[in-house]
Amino acid sequence: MLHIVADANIPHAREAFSRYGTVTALPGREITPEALSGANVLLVRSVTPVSPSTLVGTPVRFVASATAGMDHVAAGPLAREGIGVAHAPGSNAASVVDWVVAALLRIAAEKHVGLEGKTLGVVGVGAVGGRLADRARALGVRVLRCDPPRAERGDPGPWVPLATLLDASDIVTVHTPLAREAPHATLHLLGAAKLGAMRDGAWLVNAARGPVVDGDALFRALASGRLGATALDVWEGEPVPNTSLASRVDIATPHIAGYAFDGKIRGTVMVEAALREWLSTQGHPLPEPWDPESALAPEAPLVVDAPLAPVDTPEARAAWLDALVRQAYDIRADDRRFRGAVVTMPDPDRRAVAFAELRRTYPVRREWSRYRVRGHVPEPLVPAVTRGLGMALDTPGDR
Ligand SMILES: NC(=O)c1ccc[n+]([C@@H]2O[C@H](COP(=O)([O-])OP(=O)(O)OC[C@H]3O[C@@H](n4cnc5c(N)ncnc54)[C@H](O)[C@@H]3O)[C@@H](O)[C@H]2O)c1
Ligand SMILES: O=C(O)[C@H](O)[C@H](O)COP(=O)(O)O
Repeated sequence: MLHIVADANIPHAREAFSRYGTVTALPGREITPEALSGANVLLVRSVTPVSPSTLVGTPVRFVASATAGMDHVAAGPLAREGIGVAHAPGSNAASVVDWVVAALLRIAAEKHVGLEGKTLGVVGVGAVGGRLADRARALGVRVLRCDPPRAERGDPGPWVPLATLLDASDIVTVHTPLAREAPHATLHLLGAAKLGAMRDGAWLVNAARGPVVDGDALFRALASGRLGATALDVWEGEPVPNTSLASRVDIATPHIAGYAFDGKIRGTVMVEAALREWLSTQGHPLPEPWDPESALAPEAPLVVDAPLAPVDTPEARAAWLDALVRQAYDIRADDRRFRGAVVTMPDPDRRAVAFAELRRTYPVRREWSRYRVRGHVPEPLVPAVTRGLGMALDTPGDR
């Protein structure tokens, strides 16, 4: 009989995994070596560091993280100890792209500017960055892509060096893993010099990992007024973000870019699939897999209404798209909750609790690809709505 310890923030973990053994759900930061004394399987999220030393003296033989990022799991050393390791690559990529597009449209609408014709520099072109590049092009944005590991592998370009991207981009967005070691270290990838190499007035987005951008250097760049706008979902020192930095950024959220419900459920499904694969190598009998459909079915059809507003200028079109997406996801509401509960909290311990609580109680948000747009979408905006936002249009018969 397996004993599975799972982060309580893995949705539907009990339903998905109790068919394989007993499940103990714990808050991620309470998964200590003592809590693992009887566990063979460990299912975590990003807040639980796992290495061979964490597992010394425990019977854990399989570790999976229901996340895209793996900087908290020492995958190589664990595998060398014969421990199965897995994660959920790409599970929440669509959710992060929705967050980035929501941030860009909100900033554009608040500044009364358009996005069309701007140059977006994407640093790290994997599951998130690749999708974002495609969707941004459909919004009329020019895209530059920087990904040295992919360029070195010979993946089809065009690729640009980071220096070129920083020099030529109106908006820079970071989607690399956090890697502390060469050959492609990303710790403080954007430090003072790189931030200084960005265009005056350029916008910066980080929904990857906090330490990929040097927070102190970013604070100084913002204080000097050099950058035009900043949107941050991730923070150095989580769960205790720097409040001085957070007060200066335009959009600030508590590491929830990947938290669309669909992406989190995909994480559960991918981890279950990995567990089944590992169990099959152990000759363990396999029950029927969990069916996520009933969890995923929305309570009511997911519909947004096409705004009745002019679309004759780039800024009007950005405002129109912003008014549309806010019906599905209001990024300002996440920003307000973060500022109200976390940024105003002077005591670091209570700030950490508030940060974790916002994440634990995150409201259900659905990926935009689940939405249908009701009403008339002006012809020039059809590619932006269908491919840029990923929403479906009403068929003419529905109108
Ligand atoms: N905020 C969130 O909720 C959230 C959600 C998902 C992922 N993430 C973070 O975003 C990261 C990216 O996610 P993903 O799913 O696209 O991962 P991915 O592995 O599919 O893509 C990462 C890409 O970055 C590239 N890369 C690595 N080092 C680089 C460097 N030095 N310069 C430029 N490119 C480099 C890789 O070659 C790869 O193509 C994850 O590792 C995770 O840390 C955050
Ligand atoms: O790497 C990821 O997948 C994301 O950063 C993920 O959304 C983090 O969420 P957490 O594991 O902290 O709940």
